[in-house]
Amino acid sequence: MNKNAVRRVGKANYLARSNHSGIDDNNATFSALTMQQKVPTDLLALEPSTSQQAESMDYLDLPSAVVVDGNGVVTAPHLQPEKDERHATRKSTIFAMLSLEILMILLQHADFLTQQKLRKVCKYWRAVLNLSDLQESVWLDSQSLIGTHDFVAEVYRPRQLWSFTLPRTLSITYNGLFYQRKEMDGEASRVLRKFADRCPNLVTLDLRGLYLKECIDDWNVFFRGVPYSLTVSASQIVFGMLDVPEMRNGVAQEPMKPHRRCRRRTGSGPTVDLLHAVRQVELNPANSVFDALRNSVEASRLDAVREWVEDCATVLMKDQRWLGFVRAESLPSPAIHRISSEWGDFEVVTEPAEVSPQKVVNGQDYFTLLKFAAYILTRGDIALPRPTPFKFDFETDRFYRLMGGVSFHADFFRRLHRGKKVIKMASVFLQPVRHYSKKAAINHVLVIGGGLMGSGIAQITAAAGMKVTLVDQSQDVLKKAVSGIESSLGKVARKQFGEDKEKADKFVKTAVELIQTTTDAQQPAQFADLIIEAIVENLDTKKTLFTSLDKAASNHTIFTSNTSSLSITDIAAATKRQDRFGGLHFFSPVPMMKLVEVVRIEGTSDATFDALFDFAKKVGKVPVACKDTPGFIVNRLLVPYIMEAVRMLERGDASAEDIDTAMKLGAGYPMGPLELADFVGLDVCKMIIDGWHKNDKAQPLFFPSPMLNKLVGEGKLGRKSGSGFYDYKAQQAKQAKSGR
Ligand SMILES: C[C@H](O)CC(=O)SCCNC(=O)CCNC(=O)[C@H](O)C(C)(C)COP(=O)(O)OP(=O)(O)OC[C@H]1O[C@@H](n2cnc3c(N)ncnc32)[C@H](O)[C@@H]1OP(=O)(O)O
Ligand SMILES: NC(=O)c1ccc[n+]([C@@H]2O[C@H](COP(=O)([O-])OP(=O)(O)OC[C@H]3O[C@@H](n4cnc5c(N)ncnc54)[C@H](O)[C@@H]3O)[C@@H](O)[C@H]2O)c1
Repeated sequence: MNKNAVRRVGKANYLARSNHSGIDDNNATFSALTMQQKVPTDLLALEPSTSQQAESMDYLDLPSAVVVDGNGVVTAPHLQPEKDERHATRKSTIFAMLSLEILMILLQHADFLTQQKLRKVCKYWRAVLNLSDLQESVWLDSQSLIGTHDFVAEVYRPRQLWSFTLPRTLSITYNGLFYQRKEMDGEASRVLRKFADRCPNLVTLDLRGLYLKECIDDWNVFFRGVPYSLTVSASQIVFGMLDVPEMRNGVAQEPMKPHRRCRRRTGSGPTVDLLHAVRQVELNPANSVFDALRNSVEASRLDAVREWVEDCATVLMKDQRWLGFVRAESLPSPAIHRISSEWGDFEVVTEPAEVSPQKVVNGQDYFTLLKFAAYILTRGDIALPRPTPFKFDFETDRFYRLMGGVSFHADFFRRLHRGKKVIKMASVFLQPVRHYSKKAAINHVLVIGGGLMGSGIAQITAAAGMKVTLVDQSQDVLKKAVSGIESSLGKVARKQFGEDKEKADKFVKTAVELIQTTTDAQQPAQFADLIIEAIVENLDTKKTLFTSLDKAASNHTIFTSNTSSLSITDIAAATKRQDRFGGLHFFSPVPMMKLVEVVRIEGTSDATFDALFDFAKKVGKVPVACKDTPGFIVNRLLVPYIMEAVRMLERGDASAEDIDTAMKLGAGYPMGPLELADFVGLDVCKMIIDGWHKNDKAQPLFFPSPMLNKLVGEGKLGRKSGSGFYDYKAQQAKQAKSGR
């Protein structure tokens, strides 16, 4: 078990994905794992399709992502999330590939399936869907059907569409793996098309596998005006299999631009990754490789494509190698021979490979292509635009990068082992995806400030099963915080488990064990997925803290402040991660108050906002969305109300007790305003009102109160200091004595 590998996931940048080809399954997994250790990744997606493979995943403790396809369901049953607690506890880390089986289930009434099969698949997918929030993004991949032809044969029957919420982003890969099984290919293709037609948020459509006339005819209509990234293979064009007038005309008349909604690529098998890289040069129209590529698409004939290949080969002079182009198993044999005789220099697999659809004709080629991509990307004269956002900015970005940008083949991992130089190149190649940030899987939370709020936030986070590092300036504060958390958890446990002491103790122990404390925020910041700041309510102090955290923390880490009254925008200005910054405003006492205000600033990305919303739910709270306005929702109403009560007391209109009793009994509040002020902390109240007054001097609701100022000046901060509007010393002494 390699803990190191797991830790590194936190610092990661990109996706490593193992290939699930039937051949070399285990090698692929091992290579992926090794790869991950050498070059940390954002997401290690393993696609175990055999039990052995699934077992080998134990080496990683658990990869950051498990992609289980239809085969996995059948052949690696112990990977099923409901059977594997490890997966269940890492719910948010699981990224799943939606196989065509589930597509069928979603799209059609599945009454033709045997009940047993249906139950199995449904159960599995329901678990996966629950775990991974797949409404967010889905990758449909017909490869999942390999080896399950009988099953598929049952599935492919026209049925009514199921109604379900369409995923926010959708990527469809059609790899045509039925090898000339006309009936199935045709049917599968039609179903996919129906699905694509209905999905307004289609991101990528990969139809490299279409080689049957019937299927192609189905899609040709569809090609006109495609608003998403379309991937077809060069060989499909070369052999005149696809009629893609839009593609030719579009490219000829209007060269691809980085900000164009419609992305069209052409390529075959692994070359698609290369072409993604080549697309990066489109800002420089003089680039010969790009021109050649364009020509090849325009001409759509063998010669032009060959020209392009030659051009690539020229670039790769040192290697003296041709680029492999064709995935033998998805081409009819005569086609393979034709390409082989024309271009030579790659192995030909004459027999369709039944179970290794991703096997590249010549394994070397993929590596060559990646090297070429690295070369292109390292050329100084080429700007590297970030992948074009569509309307659905983040999701698209994400998918584009995941699928188009960095989808590794196991061969690549294997070759990476050979030397550092190569790893360096790979990193270069991956540079454009460095800012990629997925909807964050939050497993490790850094809470800064171990006072009233910070300790409460640490408590509920650990109780929800996440790892917490709690930071404060002194060990004494931290010790006090942990003992407070322990006793508070004890109350929760008693409430939850009643007489069952064993379970209650286990609950407390498990949560407490998830909490680590330290006085150094920098080190744990490297591994945190989320940082929640709950230190003193002072803008400069918060900014200083965030500036240093910004340098220490991993790229993907989301920053939040629990500030009561300061502007999140102002705090975030201290960092370079506006898109991964937001407010998480908890209420005191944190374990009991159900609300969290999730505050977004202008730069907050949807992904960050969604992740924060999810996090709030995960810790058992009800999130509400709020703009970055002074006091957000609650405090904008509550603090003026508290201040009015203080002013009432100042004027001598009523006693503190009477004001509180009146508001409890007359307005139904659980605490009166002055009790509440003591509870929140008079220093906190003062800081809030002073800050607002400074920014809006004319607003009478924000006028400071001499009485409040005096109390704070005397160190009477409310409950935490033992006195405020009321005296708590006697009560606290009594509680301490009784051990409560
Ligand atoms: C200024 C900032 O920016 C924003 C703010 O935070 S503003 C402040 C917001 N907070 C408020 O307004 C608090 C108002 N006060 C209240 O709601 C209530 O008085 C209170 C929830 C604090 C206490 O309620 P009260 O009924 O007196 O306490 P108590 O009977 O001890 O416990 C209530 C429940 O919480 C549970 N509980 C007690 N301690 C607990 C703990 N540490 N953790 C979890 N649950 C706990 C109890 O078991 C009980 O549960 P039950 O009702 O299911 O039996
Ligand atoms: N008290 C409330 O009811 C309440 C409610 C919601 C939000 N808030 C906000 O939460 C934040 C914390 O409030 P609190 O009531 O928990 O305050 P608190 O005084 O109880 O705790 C603050 C803690 O932060 C620590 N600290 C200060 N500077 C630090 C630094 N640079 N690094 C590490 N630790 C540091 C202090 O030692 C202290 O233990 C404030 O921004 C406050 O406005 C408070």
